[in-house]
Amino acid sequence: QDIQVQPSPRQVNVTGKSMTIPVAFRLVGEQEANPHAIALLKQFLGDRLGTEGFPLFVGEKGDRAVRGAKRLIPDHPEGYYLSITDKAITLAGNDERGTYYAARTFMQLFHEGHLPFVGIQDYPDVRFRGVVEGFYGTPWSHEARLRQLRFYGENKLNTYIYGPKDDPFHSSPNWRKPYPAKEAARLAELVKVADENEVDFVWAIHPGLDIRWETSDRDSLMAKFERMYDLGVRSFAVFFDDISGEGAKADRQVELLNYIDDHFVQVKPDVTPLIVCPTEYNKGWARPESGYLATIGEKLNPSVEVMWTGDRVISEITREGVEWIREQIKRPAYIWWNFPVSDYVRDHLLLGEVYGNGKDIAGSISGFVANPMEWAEASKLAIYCVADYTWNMQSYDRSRSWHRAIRAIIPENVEAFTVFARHNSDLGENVHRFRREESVEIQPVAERFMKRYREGHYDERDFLALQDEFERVAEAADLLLIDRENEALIEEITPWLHQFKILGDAGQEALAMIKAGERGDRELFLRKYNHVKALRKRSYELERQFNQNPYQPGVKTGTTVLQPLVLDVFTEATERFNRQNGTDLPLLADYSPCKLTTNVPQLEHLPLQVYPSRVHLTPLLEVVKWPAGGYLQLELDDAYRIPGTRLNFDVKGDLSWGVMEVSADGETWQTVTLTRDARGRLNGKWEDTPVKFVRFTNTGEGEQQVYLREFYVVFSL
Ligand SMILES: CC(=O)N[C@@H]1[C@@H](O)[C@H](O)C(CO)=C[C@H]1N
Repeated sequence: QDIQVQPSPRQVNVTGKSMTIPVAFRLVGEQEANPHAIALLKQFLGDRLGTEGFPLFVGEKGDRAVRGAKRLIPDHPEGYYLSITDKAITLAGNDERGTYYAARTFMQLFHEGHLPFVGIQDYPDVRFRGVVEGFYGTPWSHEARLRQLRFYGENKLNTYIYGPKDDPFHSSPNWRKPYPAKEAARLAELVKVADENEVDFVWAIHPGLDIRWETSDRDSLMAKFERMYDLGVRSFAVFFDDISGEGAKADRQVELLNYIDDHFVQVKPDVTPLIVCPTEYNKGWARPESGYLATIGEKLNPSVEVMWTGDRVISEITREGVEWIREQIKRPAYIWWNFPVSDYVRDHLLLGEVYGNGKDIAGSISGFVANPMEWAEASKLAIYCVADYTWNMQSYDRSRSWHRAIRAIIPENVEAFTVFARHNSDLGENVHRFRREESVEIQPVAERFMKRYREGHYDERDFLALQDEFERVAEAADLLLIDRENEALIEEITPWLHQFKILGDAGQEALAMIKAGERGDRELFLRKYNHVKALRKRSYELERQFNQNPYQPGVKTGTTVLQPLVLDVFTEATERFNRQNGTDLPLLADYSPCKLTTNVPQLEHLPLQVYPSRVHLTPLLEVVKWPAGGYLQLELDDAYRIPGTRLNFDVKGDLSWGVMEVSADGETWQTVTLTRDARGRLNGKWEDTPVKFVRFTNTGEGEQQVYLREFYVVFSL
């Protein structure tokens, strides 16, 4: 049978034969082999283990138990040789982690009471593989992290970087302070569980927001690392991302990093290479004239790993891109891949396939860690695929990996979760313009159907296919809502499941409007029409109830194909009904009374959060470089008074370089007086005359670096 091992092994020789699983196994090599591998095998084999029984040889290259296999063990870090014959089983690692991985593979070969006779030689493409918990938003819970570490052990991921932006002891203001006892104990437990699963627990610090380049802060950072070392941490990182001002200076950063390397990492016997996330962490921000990357390349100790998110903040990783950065930093880059992170599209779940990264980059990078969603269990889909991709790039198959991931995560509801994940994978419009495929199978049917429906002659088979899909959507939502097998996952996605159920129902009812209209059954049409409007209203209410946050509040599902299809069908069917019956049934309100125009590059595609009397700009997580003369302008759909407007750039200095103005015609402008409140936010209003335009301009001489924390306008007739 075809050997199903995750991640896909490099070299597998099967004889086609197998044996029934021995009733007893005799472990040979226990004294010398990696104790975590032994513990894993003991736990897995349980009472099958005894002093008699089928021989199971376990050990690292050079251990007596596996000396016969010496030549067969791949000479690569974390490599292993595994063989099962009718005489014996051998699990031989090139190093301790390799033995552990051999045990993990062995456990996956048990299949329906049989063990296949097989010879496997395997090792990973990428040295450091795993996850960086590096997102903005609610950090993962302790339990979620424990589950993650065990998941990494199962999937041969060897790195977890702890760096949640909103942990005040990782970043400001408390990066200098030790963790309180309770958090410290939890971190110590995470380190222990990470060890058991052969995962390096990397503790990251994010000091750049307020670091002072003096020995006092250097000593504070060293002291904090010592405290983390006492908790068991043996891997460390320093993040300088998303900062501006003093903290962003390359030569200062390099001086500090080399000091840490020389006086901490290199002097302690068991600490892995230091990792840094630079301030210029993507090509879109790299400015050769700044000399930032050149400084890193030339002056940073070669033993320090340098992270990189690719050509842009959120981007696919290409061979060309990693070769470019390798030139700049004079070492292979350690990739920080910003997927499936969703902290800039918080109302979406990103459950789609992992694709778009080159399969030819293994030789040019030293590491590849994925930045996940704040939804830990839901992130496992992508993490599973990243494990497959980084272990064996050439054989990576995006669809096969994705389907296996679903089977691994929710084996009792594979079909339902597959339907759900298919329609919850794109991000929608977002400031980074990063998009993913969604509803791929049904999209051509939906497009063809709408086109022909509008032309007056759709194909009944398309109609039935769409109806079937919406039924599956509704069924999947209900099946998953009562799933008890992976409760942590269902708890995370429940708001989206409710939204998904509404979508399934609304799709079926909108299609039913078409049939009722064709049959001239006014009463039935009106029933279906009212039902869809009621479902729409329930959807809005759900948006206001769940997942409230200051960035992208609410719960979006099927936004790229299915939601637009429901709206299109409803609109077309209602317009026909109105024409045939001389009625004036209203359509669904789906307007956007506001338009953003700007010449600030980073704000060009900023989505707006539009409410009946307010419009919010989506806050940006990154530093915004606001050039002199840069402006941001909102154009309302009508002339309104402005009872309130607020902006918060989170800058320490005053805002004398900026001015806020309003206009009725876009020609003549009046300045709005802004007053700073206790929290540094600038508030204004304009109630004298109705206006259509509101804009903010950098009228100063130079570029300003700000955070777009908040910018909204309240308007009223
Ligand atoms: C290096 C890096 O990607 N830093 C941050 C990251 O923390 C954040 O999650 C995201 C994703 O929104 C992007 C960056 N601003």
